[in-house]
Amino acid sequence: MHTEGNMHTKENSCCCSFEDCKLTTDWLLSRTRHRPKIAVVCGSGLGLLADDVTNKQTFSYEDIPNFPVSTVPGHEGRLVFGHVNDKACVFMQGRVHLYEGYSLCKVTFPVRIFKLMGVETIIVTNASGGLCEDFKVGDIMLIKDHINLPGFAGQHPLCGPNDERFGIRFPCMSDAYSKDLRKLAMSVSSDLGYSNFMREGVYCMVSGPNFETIAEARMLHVLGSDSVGMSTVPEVTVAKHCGLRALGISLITNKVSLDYSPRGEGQP
Ligand SMILES: O=P(O)(O)O[C@H]1O[C@H](CO)[C@@H](O)[C@H]1O
Ligand SMILES: Nc1nc2[nH]cnc2c(=O)[nH]1
Repeated sequence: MHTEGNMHTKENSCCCSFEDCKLTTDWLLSRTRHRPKIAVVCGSGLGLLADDVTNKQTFSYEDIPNFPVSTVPGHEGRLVFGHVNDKACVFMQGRVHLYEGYSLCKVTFPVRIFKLMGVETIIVTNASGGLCEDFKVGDIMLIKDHINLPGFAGQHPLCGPNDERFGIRFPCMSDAYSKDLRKLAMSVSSDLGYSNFMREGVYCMVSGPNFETIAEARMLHVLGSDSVGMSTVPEVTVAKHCGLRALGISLITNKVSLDYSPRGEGQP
C-alpha cells in the first residue's frame, strides 16, 4: 500500500527517526565541548534571552544536519551554547512552527536532540495573545497547563509509530509543566520585584498563521484558555514524552479582542 502523505498509517515512519536524532546529536557533541543541562527555546522576538550567555559557541540551524531552519522574522535561527552564571545551557534563538510548513515531528526535533545531549530541563518561551481580561501587554504568564487544539485534530507530534527509546506510547500530560519549576520561577520573580506583572495560566495552541476571529477568541476563552499562540505545546509534549522537566513562559504581547463593539473593530 502506498501511504505517502497520510500520517496515520502504520507504514508512515517519523521523518525524524532515532537514527536521525543520533546523527545530529553526535554531530553537535563532536563539535562542542559544552554539555548543557538546561535548554531554552526563545519565542518570537525573545532571542535576546541568549544575550547574557558567556563562553558562547553558536551554530546556524542551516549548518546542523537534519535541523529545521526558521523562516519567520524574530527567529534568528541559531543554537547558542554557553553558561548562564555557572549553569551549562543551550539556547535556541528561534524556533520553527507548524504554519511554516514543517511537520510537528520536525518542529520538535531539537527537543529530542537536547535530550540525547544530556539536557534535563527545558524552558520553552513564546509571545502570545492575552485572552484573560485581567492580563496586560507586557505581563509574563507561567504556563500551568495547555490546550492542544491542533492535537485534537490529529496534528500531534507523537502521532505515528512510537519509539520506546524516546518514551512511552501513552504519556501522561496532566503534569507537563513542572510544579517545582513554576514555584521557583514565582519565588525568583518576587525577589526581583516582578510580582505585579507575573501571572499563571493556561496556554492554548492554534496552528495559525492567522490570528483569531472574535468568535474563535471567545470560544478559546470559554474553553479555559488564558493566552493563545502558535507554538510551545508540541515542544513541551515531546519534552514530557522523553522525560524532560519543562517550564513554559508566555510573554503577553497583545490583548486578543473578545468584543465586537470597541472602536468598531469587529466586522459581524
Ligand atoms: O510562539 P512564538 O514562536 O513566540 O511566536 C508567536 O508569535 C507569532 C505571531 O506573531 C506566532 O508564531 C506565535 O506563535
Ligand atoms: N494565535 C495567536 N498567536 C499570537 N502570538 C502572539 N500574539 C498572538 C495572538 O494574539 N494569537
